[in-house]
Amino acid sequence: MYPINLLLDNCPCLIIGGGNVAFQKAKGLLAANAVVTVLAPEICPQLQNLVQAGQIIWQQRPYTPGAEAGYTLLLCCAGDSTANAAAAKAALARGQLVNVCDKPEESNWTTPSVIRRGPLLCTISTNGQAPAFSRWLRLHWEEKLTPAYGEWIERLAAIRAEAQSSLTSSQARQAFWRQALTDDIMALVAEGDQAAAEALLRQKLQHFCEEVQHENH
Ligand SMILES: C[C@@]1(CC(=O)O)C2=NC(=C\c3[nH]c(c(CCC(=O)O)c3CC(=O)O)Cc3[nH]c(c(CC(=O)O)c3CCC(=O)O)/C=C3\N/C(=C\2)[C@@H](CCC(=O)O)[C@]3(C)CC(=O)O)/[C@H]1CCC(=O)O
Ligand SMILES: NC(=O)c1ccc[n+]([C@@H]2O[C@H](COP(=O)([O-])OP(=O)(O)OC[C@H]3O[C@@H](n4cnc5c(N)ncnc54)[C@H](O)[C@@H]3O)[C@@H](O)[C@H]2O)c1
Repeated sequence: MYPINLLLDNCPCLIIGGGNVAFQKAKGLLAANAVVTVLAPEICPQLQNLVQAGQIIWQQRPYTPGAEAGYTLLLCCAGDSTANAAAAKAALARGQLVNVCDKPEESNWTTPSVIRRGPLLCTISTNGQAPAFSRWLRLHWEEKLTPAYGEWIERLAAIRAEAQSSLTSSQARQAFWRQALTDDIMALVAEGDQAAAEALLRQKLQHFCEEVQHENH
């Protein structure tokens, strides 16, 4: 396995099958801003709600060869394993990204457990061997990863942009961040005082820049 973060904004993605497994996969793809089409003769009530809300497209028919053409990514979760296998084989031959929900060996990617906090994305996988443990680890880490991290990342990105203009070498920027982002700052974030954490970090940046300037003279 090799982890990558796919940027699927506006990419056409096809889910074959319309049961509960398909619904879980549709939610994950919508969270990544993909354009989701479900291909199945029947779909579950939760998917019907998404169709009515205009969030997904439904092609009301069984899989036929060629239906996979034009999609960036394919998820095969039909109740019919022959249809799943045929779609996967055809899509792999076209070089598409393919997952068969109960056949990792027929896929070129698998679905991890996911935790999102704004731009933060944490994923857990067991190479298909123990999904129940992926779920347990997700629940375990969800408690530790406070929702505040989403906003904190936005604040860090702004300070990072400032550090990029005030510290000219990448070595200096790396040295700054490695000594600046410390447990005391993260404790303030955990306590809910992001403003104090940000102020402390800015103070450290200012001192660091002064030291660098001093060394250069
Ligand atoms: C992470 C998660 C995300 C998601 O589903 O989106 C996910 N499975 C989850 C839960 C879960 N799945 C199953 C159980 C019952 C316990 C058990 O049977 O073991 C539980 C636990 C529960 O639900 O409590 C049954 C199951 N799962 C697979 C098979 C087929 C097989 O193993 O062959 C069967 C047997 C079906 C049957 O018996 O009919 C296969 C896969 N499941 C994967 C992902 C991929 C590998 C992930 C990894 O590497 O860990 C892969 C390969 C599919 C893929 O790549 O899409 C989600 C946790 C979400 C969360 O965080 O809460
Ligand atoms: N990955 C996992 O975590 C996991 C967990 C449980 C089950 N599964 C497997 O995933 C599959 C789907 O599970 P489910 O609970 O969503 O099933 P389900 O029975 O609720 O839904 C099956 C769906 O497939 C559609 N379908 C049937 N034949 C089709 C065809 N030829 N073309 C297109 N669509 C077709 C049906 O209309 C229905 O919408 C099953 O094979 C199941 O064994 C995987």
